[in-house]
Amino acid sequence: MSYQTSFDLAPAAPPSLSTSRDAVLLDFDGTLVELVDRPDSIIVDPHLAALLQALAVRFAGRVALVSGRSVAQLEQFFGAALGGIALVGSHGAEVAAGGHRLAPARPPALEGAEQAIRQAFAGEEGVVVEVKTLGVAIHWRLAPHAEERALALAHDLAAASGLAVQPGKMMIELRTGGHDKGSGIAMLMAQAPFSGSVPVFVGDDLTDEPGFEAVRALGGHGILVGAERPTAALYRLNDVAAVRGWLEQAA
Ligand SMILES: O=P(O)(O)OC[C@H]1O[C@H](O[C@H]2O[C@H](CO)[C@@H](O)[C@H](O)[C@H]2O)[C@H](O)[C@@H](O)[C@@H]1O
Repeated sequence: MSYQTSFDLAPAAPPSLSTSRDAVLLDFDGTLVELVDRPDSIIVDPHLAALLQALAVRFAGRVALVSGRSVAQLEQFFGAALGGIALVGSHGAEVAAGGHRLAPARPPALEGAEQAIRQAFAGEEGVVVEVKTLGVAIHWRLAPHAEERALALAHDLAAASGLAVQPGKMMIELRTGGHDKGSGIAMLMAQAPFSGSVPVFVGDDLTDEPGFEAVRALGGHGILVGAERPTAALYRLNDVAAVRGWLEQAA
């Protein structure tokens, strides 16, 4: 992929957001909230909820979460705090914005994949199976020794089922194919109130790279969260605290 070159490191701090020009697109895990041991242990603190609400007002509704989580998971974590925030979920497959909802059907192959994963890791402490609307993920953050087997199993199941493989941080997911965060962002940016604005996307993970490429193609830029690495993002922030501080300047 084009971003995987040693010339594309993203060292610079990002410029300030423009409330009249920009759309603010935000990844969730590792960008707005710290990574934790279990996927269901995330807590959306009141400061984050208030920050997003303030941004939604300041940017006249041009604020979105763009996540590998499903829309249902995001709604569960945030509750009422998502009012006025658009959602791109399931790595770009789902879009919930302006009262419209794109929600593809769950492929039956995911049931078989989940069963095979549960069987393979039955009784193994620390391996977490996350069942999502359009995917099923194996997490080994609490069981690092399981990484190799999890990767091999996911690739075998993908080859047998036609599901796509999505690598992540200490996890791998089997998911629906034919979409990514870039295609989800392109769909979102085609509709009001996002169309005509300049997309700025902040994210930390491999699933965010197609999003960084998409915003570049749309005249905007990406901001990588974390240590320097080859990326399609033009700028970088160190961690979740730096992201929140930078967003607060615009809220
Ligand atoms: O696109 P995102 O919003 O960043 O979601 C990417 C994946 O995030 C979650 O996994 C990651 O966060 C977990 C909780 O901190 C952590 O335990 C795990 O190791 C990380 O990979 C989520 O569970 C996945 O479904 C998302 O696809």
